[in-house]
Formats: sequence, C-alpha cells, structure tokens
Amino acid sequence: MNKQTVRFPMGDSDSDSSGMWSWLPHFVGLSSLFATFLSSSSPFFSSAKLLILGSIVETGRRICRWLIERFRIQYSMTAQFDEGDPAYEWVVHFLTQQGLWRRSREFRVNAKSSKRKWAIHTRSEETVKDNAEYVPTYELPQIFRWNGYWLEIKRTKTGGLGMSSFNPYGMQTPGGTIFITIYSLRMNALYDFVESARRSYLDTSKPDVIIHTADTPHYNPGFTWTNVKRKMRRPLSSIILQEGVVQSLVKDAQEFLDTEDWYVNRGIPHRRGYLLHGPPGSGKSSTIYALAGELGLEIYSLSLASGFVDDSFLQRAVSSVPKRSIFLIEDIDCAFPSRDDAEGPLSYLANLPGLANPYSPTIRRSSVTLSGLLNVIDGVGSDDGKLFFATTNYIDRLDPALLRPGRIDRKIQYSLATQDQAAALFLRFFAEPRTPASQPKLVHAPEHPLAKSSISVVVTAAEDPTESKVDDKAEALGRLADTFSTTIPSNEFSTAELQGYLLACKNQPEEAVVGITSWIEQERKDRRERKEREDARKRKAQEKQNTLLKGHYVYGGPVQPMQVTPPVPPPLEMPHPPPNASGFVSGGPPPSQDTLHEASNQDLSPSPAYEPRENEATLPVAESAAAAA
Ligand SMILES: Nc1ncnc2c1ncn2[C@@H]1O[C@H](COP(=O)(O)OP(=O)(O)OP(=O)(O)O)[C@@H](O)[C@H]1O
Repeated sequence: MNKQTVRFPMGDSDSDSSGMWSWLPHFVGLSSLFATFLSSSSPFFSSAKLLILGSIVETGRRICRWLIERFRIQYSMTAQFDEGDPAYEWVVHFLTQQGLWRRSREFRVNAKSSKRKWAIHTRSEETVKDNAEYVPTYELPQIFRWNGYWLEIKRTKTGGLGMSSFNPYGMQTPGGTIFITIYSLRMNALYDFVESARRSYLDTSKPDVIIHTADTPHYNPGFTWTNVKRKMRRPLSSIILQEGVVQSLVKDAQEFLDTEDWYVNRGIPHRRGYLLHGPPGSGKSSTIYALAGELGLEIYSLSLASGFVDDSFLQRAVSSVPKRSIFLIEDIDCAFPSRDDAEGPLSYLANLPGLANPYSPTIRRSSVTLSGLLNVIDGVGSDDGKLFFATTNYIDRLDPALLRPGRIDRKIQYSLATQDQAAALFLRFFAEPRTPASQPKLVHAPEHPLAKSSISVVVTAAEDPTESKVDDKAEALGRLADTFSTTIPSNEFSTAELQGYLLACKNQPEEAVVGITSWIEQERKDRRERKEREDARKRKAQEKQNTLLKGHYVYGGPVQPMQVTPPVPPPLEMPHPPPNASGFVSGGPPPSQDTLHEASNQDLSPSPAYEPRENEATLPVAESAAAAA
C-alpha cells in the first residue's frame, strides 16, 4: 500500500522546508489574480471593482456616522421644547432675539395679531409697523454660538392648527417642536440657556400681560395651552372700585407669593383661591388683568364651557400651569348646574337626546363635573404657588362645596356703578393728561363736591400760581363730573355701560353731561323691551319643554331613570277608552273585528286640543308617575 503523505501548509513535523511554503505559490497566484482583477478592463471585473469600492466607502461612512453619534451622545445634550408649553415660548423668543430666524428662507405669513411677538420683521424694527408677521417654518438645522457653546437648533414644521407632525424621534407632536443640541459636557449649559431665555422673555413681556388659552383638544400632556395673547398692561389706578379694594387684593396676592416657605413649613398647600362675583361689566376681568400686570404674572385662562374640556383635560391643564401664575376660570357658573339642580327632578333631562340648551336651562353644558373641579382645586395641580381666580355673575348658582375656605379664600363682590364710580369714570375720561411737572393731587377737600366720595377722585390742584388755569379747568371738570354722577342713579348701570356712553362723547364733557338724561331714558326703554322679549322667549321655551316632557312621558320615550307607566291619553278627547299595549281595550269584552279595524286606523298622536291635566306639567315627573299609578 502506498503511503500517502498528507501535506499541510504549516506545522507538520514531517514536512520539509519546501513543503512548509508550498502554499505560497498559490497565494502569489491569488495576488497576481487580484492584480489582474484590478488592472483588468473586462466589464465583469469593473462592476466587481465598483461593488467593492462602494462597500468600502459605505462602511467608512457608517463608521464616521457612528463616531459622530458617539460624539454627540458623549459630548452634547439635546432638549426638546413642545409648542403649547411655556418654555417653548421662552426659547422661540430668545432665538428670535439672537437673530437666528433671519437665516430662514421659508416663512408662514399671517396678518399681524397680538398673538406672538417673535415673528421676524422685514425691515428695521424701529421704523416699521408691519401689518403681517413672518413666521419661519424651516426644518433645516441651524448652528450658532451662544455664551461660548455651539448650539444646533432644529424646528419641526407645524402642520397647521391642531394638526400633528412627527418629531425626528418618531413621536407624534401636535404643533411645532424645537430641538436644541448643546455641545458641552456641562449640564449647567442647558440650565443657563433656558434661564436666559426665560428672563429675556419676562423682560420683554413686562409692558404686556400674557394670556394663555386652550383652544384645541390635545391629549399630550405638554400641549394644553396652545394659544398665547398679549394685552397691554393696565395700571391699577384705571380700575375704579371702592377705595382700597384693588390694593388689598394685590397686597394679599403678593404676600401669598412671598410666603412659600411659610406654607411649606406648616404643610399647607401653597395655593390661594379668589372668587370675583357681581354683575356683568363691573370690572372683574379687568381687575385680574391689572393684578397680573402689577405682579408680573401670566394668566392661564380656561373656559369650562368648551366642549373638549372634561375632568381629565382640566387636570392636565392645571398641572401644566407653571409656578407663580394665575389660573383663571371665567364665568365658572356656566360650567355646571349647582348640586341642587343636578340632582333635582329634571336633572335626567341632561341625558335626553335632542334636548338643547334653550329648553333646559339647568342642563349641564360642560363635560366637567363638580367633583372633577373640586379635585383639581384641591389636588396637586393646584398648589405650587398658583393663584386660582374664578369669576361669576351668579354666586348663588355655585355649589357651597366650591366656596369653602381652602378652595376660595377670598370673595370680592362687584356691583353696578355707584355715583362715586360714575364721577371717577367721568374724570378718567376727560381729565387732562398729566405731566410730571403738574402732578395732580388726590383732593378730598371739604369744599369739593366729591369730598364725601370714598373713591379717589383725581383732581388737579395747583399750588403754583402759574398753574391756576389748570386749576380752573380741573374745578370746572369736577363740577361737570358732579352733575354727571348725580344724574345717574346708583346701582342701575354697569361701569362698562357708562364707559360705552362716555366713549361716544370723547373729548366733549359738556355734551356728555347734557346727553346723559336722555341716554338713561333710552337705556331704560331698551331694557324694558329686552326683558319683554326675554320673558316671551322663556315662556316659549318652557312650553316647548313641557311638550317634550309630555311626549316622553306619554309615549314611553327614552326616559331611562323613570319607570314610566303605559300611555295614559286624556279620557275626554278619546272616542273610546284607550287601547292598551296589545291593542285591546282594557276591561270589558274582547273587541269585534270592526272595533279592531277602527282602533288600528285611529291616530294616537296627541290631538291638537290636548291639554295637560292641571297639575301634570308642574309636578315633578316622579310625582306624576306616582299619581298616574
Ligand atoms: N370698575 C371698573 N373700573 C374700570 N373699568 C371698568 C370697570 N368695570 C368695567 N370696566 C370696563 O368695562 C369693560 C368690561 O369690564 P370687565 O370685562 O372687566 O367686566 P366683567 O365684570 O369681567 O364682565 P363679565 O362678567 O361680563 O365678564 C372693560 O373695558 C373695563 O375697562
């Protein structure tokens, strides 16, 4: 048998040196093959060459990207700011100040509104009063240097009001989102950036009061307050109330904001609730705006009557109100009936289909429940130094639970204008603008016609003889104000109504005084007519409600809570005793075929002459049912 020697390229003890390297020619052969491959001009080799080169380039690119990503993760941090969150406004405003948006090449152009101040201006800011605003919409990242750091900004496009977009991380975001990457290892860099943005935003906002509202339903926690409005800050002195009322309110709120530690140390939730109640147009909202301007607070205002506001939305909205701000619910009584109404005999009407508001004045109009609101006022969302304000025209419609201390700590009552208020309003309208040189004094001199007024009346009293003319004018104006106010009956017209009248005779105080009597008469006449119309409308609504009630009661409609007895048509109108559910006349012998035929043709809808029994309409349904049984 021939011994066959198996040769291995290396490591075989039997192998000789020539055997050890015998594989080399093969390799050399390969390399020559490789050389041939590289230098070959055959199309097959060219494609393969490209393939390999492409793979090498792609691998290199991926490695670079991976390295960059590693670098980003290691040496940078990215913060996300979602539209609807206050921090988004700070950042956008700050970036605007840095002039970043100027490099943008894509804009959304809107007619100018007071909504935002950060749209860029097309020309020099001082000279131009733009009628349109140009809001950048680009998505391309921008890099800029701030405070020694490199920052990269990327802003996702807004898909339009209420529409959603996807951020680079695949999360769905309604509205716009800004991503800011800071290339630094210092966590403080991000903190410094956000703080600078916030401070600059607050500085710029000082002359305005910023009001956030929620006008679209969003189910993402960050996106509740989607609308921002600005109002000119209103001086406290422009609010005409009994002396000291506004000042004491401001003092109270300021004290509350300054004593956070006191609350924390005693384990008392740091929140304070105010209810401003009184007739429409008496200055409730104006007081809140003036207070917010004075204390530099932003207002987060929510209408509970909005269809999309339910308990859970309310909870989220309150928890995203930042510290040291005002959470405002205007016309809180509109949201739900008082507990008595809600549990009253007609409360089930709220669930009946087809019953609209005009016919059911006590029916719930909001998805917010009383317990939901109470939880929000009590709960975590409402501490943290937030001031809760509510306004109402009808305090007696509010549930006592809502009014207890701890929820509402101070109630301030507003009333229709008194004569003092009318005089003060008159002077506010017609007094000369004051110059620092002729600072007016609050005069309550005994001889002045308004001396007994409890309201601060601004009358310019000149001590300098050169100002005697001003003094004369002021005296004359004081007399006019006196005549004007004494003509106006106290507590009949609201301050807003008087303001409306005075606006019509701007710069003509004498005319205002002359015309006030006929204005009062006209107003009274208008009111009478309005009241008559309103009474007629209410009567009609009541009648319709009664008819609907009867419809549900008599014909076994969808009145769920009541076990309503079978139909009981009125006996007098019916030619026969009413057929029961199976079509047979109750009691008596079974009907003949003729009778059955007659009964089946009979119209069972209420006859036009049908009138309810005397107590049927007014009795609560439960009692009516019992009576019928
Ligand atoms: N006491 C007041 N002092 C100064 N201005 C007032 C006063 N009351 C009303 N006004 C003026 O009347 C207008 C309406 O006032 P405001 O909205 O504050 O009333 P309101 O009590 O909140 O009314 P509503 O209950 O209808 O919301 C404002 O322009 C405000 O300037």
